[in-house]
Amino acid sequence: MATVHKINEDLVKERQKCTFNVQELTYLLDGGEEVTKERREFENILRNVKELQDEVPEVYLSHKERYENAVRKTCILQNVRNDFEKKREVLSPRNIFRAGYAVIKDVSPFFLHNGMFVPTIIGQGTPEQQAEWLPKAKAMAIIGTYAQTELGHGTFIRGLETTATYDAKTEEFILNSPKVTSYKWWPGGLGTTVNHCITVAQLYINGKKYGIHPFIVQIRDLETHKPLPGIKVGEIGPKMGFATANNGFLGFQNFRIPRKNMLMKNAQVLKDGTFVKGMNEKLTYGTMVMVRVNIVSDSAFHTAMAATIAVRYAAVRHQSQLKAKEPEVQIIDYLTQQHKLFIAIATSHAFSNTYTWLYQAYLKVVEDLGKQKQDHLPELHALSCCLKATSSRDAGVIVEQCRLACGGHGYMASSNLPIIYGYTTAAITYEGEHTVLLLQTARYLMKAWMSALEGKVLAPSVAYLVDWLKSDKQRWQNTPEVIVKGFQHVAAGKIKDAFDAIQKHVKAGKDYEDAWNLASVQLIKASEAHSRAILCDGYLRETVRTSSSVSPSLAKVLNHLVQLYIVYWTLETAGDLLVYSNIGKDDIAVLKEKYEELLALIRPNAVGLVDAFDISDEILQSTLGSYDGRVYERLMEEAMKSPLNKEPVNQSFHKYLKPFIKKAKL
Ligand SMILES: CCCCCCCCCCCCCCCCC/C=C/C(=O)SCCNC(=O)CCNC(=O)[C@H](O)C(C)(C)COP(=O)(O)OP(=O)(O)OC[C@H]1O[C@@H](n2cnc3c(N)ncnc32)[C@H](O)[C@@H]1OP(=O)(O)O
Ligand SMILES: Cc1cc2nc3c(=O)[nH]c(=O)nc-3n(C[C@H](O)[C@H](O)[C@H](O)COP(=O)(O)OP(=O)(O)OC[C@H]3O[C@@H](n4cnc5c(N)ncnc54)[C@H](O)[C@@H]3O)c2cc1C
Repeated sequence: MATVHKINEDLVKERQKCTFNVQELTYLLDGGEEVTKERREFENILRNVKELQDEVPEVYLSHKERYENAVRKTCILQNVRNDFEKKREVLSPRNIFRAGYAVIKDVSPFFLHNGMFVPTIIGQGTPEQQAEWLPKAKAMAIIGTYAQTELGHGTFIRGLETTATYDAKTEEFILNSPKVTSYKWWPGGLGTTVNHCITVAQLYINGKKYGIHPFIVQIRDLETHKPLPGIKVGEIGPKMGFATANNGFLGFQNFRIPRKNMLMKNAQVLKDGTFVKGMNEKLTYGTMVMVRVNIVSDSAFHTAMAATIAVRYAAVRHQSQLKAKEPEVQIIDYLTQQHKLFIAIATSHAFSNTYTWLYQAYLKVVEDLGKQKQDHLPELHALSCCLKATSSRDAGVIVEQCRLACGGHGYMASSNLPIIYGYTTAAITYEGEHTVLLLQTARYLMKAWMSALEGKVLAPSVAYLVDWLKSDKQRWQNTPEVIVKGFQHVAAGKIKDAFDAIQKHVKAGKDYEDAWNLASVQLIKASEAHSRAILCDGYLRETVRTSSSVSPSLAKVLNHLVQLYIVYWTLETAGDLLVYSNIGKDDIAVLKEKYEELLALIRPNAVGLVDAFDISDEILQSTLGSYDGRVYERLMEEAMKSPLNKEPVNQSFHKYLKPFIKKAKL
């Protein structure tokens, strides 16, 4: 039987101070009591699977052993999930992703299967294609990934070099990788795990190029797992993080696949080689839109993990005296520490709230597309790009801030903060590089600005441009609603400046594309300001909406958090607000005080707030952040697992050190 340890006294006291019902907040964050119960039940089952407990911490395994262990455990996880779903309902995708962290310390080699392979079959396949591949993929009789990026191109996907040439005689596509730069590079699980992949390739029919399209390709034998003839596949080697994601490379040499393997929900190739254009060629990029939306949720979760670790640690850790002769204080009582940590909690809430409405907007566009309507697609694309970019970037900054807030111990692998950072920082690059996505949104914003100038009706997310043009800046008040308007004014002002800069360069004789490049620093700043306005506006709206349906004590805390988020960003971007809104220097002084008041109001609830994220110790994997707060004991226990502590004298002493010392003495 597992030993039950006493909970750290500081944490006990912190939990007693909490002014709201933690469970109520957990239900709210999960999306309902039922979802929480399902999640807890599943996590509890996993907790009791003996084979999932690591005898040796993963960090001490070799690259190969670590991967093999990850495959072993993911297979067990999948079996447990199948059994669970046979008896009960199908687990929600968010719950299954979350439980995955309890099993795989890093990133699962099957990550892309559920994250992109299955969704692409759903989003890009015809009903017949879905009927053929979905049941097998969902049951994991076939395992796949999403192979788009190549050595030569990741961002500019129109420049991909893998070719799929149609042969009408045999009704097949012939896949080729003509150059080293055309090799697929990066897809998760591709290295040695998957047997199928979605390959994005340039379509050629009778010598004519028809752009990039997705093809479902079997790359390994289902029995032997050997690469099929014409396939060159392998793993790309160690990275900054993603140690067990098994990212791979892939090349094709005259590799044939049947015509039906081109995913044809959008464009089609008929038997005779006739190409039928889809409603909109950008629908081929649909999986990326979906994943970008999901990354906002992932960013919320990683921020919550880091906040949980750092807040609990800050409650347990005592260091230095505030006043002479008094005991050393809990580091959470330093205002600078609260400044580092409470924004982490609020940011996670901001992203969760944003994900809630963004996901609904995504579902609405999918529904519309089913009816051949695509009016809201450009707005969704622009939103998903800037919100993915901002949420992943903020999450990276916050996780690092939480690590720093844990001092030296935050640098220990056993704190789990390094792995969480490796993950969040990767998300800034994958699924559309940060700057590139901000520029996609800027493209939309320039068009929106033009439409606003022409007096047209704008989509809801940019409607503030019309208001800004119509009215002069409204009188400043230090209320969340007016501050959000202030962020919209900053965005509108920066959008106008970027637009004017482009016009100026064009007037000076530059091509539009060169003018765009010359204005691109201003364009990304405009996009960032737009993101912040959207995040603050959405977070405030959602909080107001939910506040009426929760208990008054919880509503109060949610209100403190959203205010903290808005005031934090006001102070961070005070320079911009001074330039573009009616805020005055005196208002900034008032808001600085307000910020300090909010830190004080949140302080007694800090531990309760991170407890409400309800991230189990198995998922947190952190010596610093466990529920019981046994920080020092756990650090020591983990250190004792080091293989270097298994013998009193390491062999290197006899082999190298002893002769070296002897020589040095002479
Ligand atoms: C169901 C609930 C689930 C909950 C789960 C919760 C948590 C789970 C989290 C799970 C997360 C899973 C993560 C898994 C992924 C991890 C691994 C990573 C994988 C990858 O990285 S895959 C590869 C991704 N690659 C990219 O993102 C490439 C980036 N490049 C591009 O997207 C494009 O090339 C481009 C956008 C930069 C430019 O394209 P292009 O040159 O063709 O286009 P233009 O710039 O010329 O624009 C032309 C017009 O098209 C519009 N456009 C562009 N893209 C889209 C789009 N996607 N949709 C709609 N419209 C689009 C432009 O806006 C232009 O329009 P305009 O009107 O002409 O201005
Ligand atoms: C951990 C991880 C997992 C991944 N998993 C997958 C996967 O499963 N499947 C898959 O297909 N891919 C995957 N990728 C690849 C990923 O999608 C690409 O790396 C990403 O889209 C960026 O493309 P790139 O590497 O070509 O960067 P580049 O485009 O070469 O970027 C380099 C620099 O150039 C700048 N730049 C490029 N174009 C422009 C422009 N138009 N304007 C201004 N600046 C520009 C960028 O801002 C950046 O600073 C993964 C990547 C990582 C890191």
